[in-house]
Amino acid sequence: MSHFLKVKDQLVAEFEFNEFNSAIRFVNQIAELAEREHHHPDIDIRYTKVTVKLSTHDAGNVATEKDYSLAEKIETLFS
Ligand SMILES: C[C@H](O)[C@H](O)[C@H]1CNC2=NC(N)=NC(=O)C2=N1
Repeated sequence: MSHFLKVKDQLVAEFEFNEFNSAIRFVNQIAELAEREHHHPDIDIRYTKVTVKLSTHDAGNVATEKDYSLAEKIETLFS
């Protein structure tokens, strides 16, 4: 079960944590993944809530196969 939903042209997910440090660790893992994949999400951190938005800028900010693939991998980092 994925947290990601298609909102307009983007894949958007909210991840909730028990504490700020866990949210930051998760974001750092996403950052490493993004560098490996050469694909970079928009990330918003609000205390224990992390919002991840995926779209392909080079394709005009729409969700492409790269975004669906990254969404799956981000999901495995959370579980
Ligand atoms: C050259 C480089 O791979 C591209 O500019 C990448 C980098 N990361 C990227 N990330 C996202 N989300 N969309 C892109 O189009 C994109 N382009």
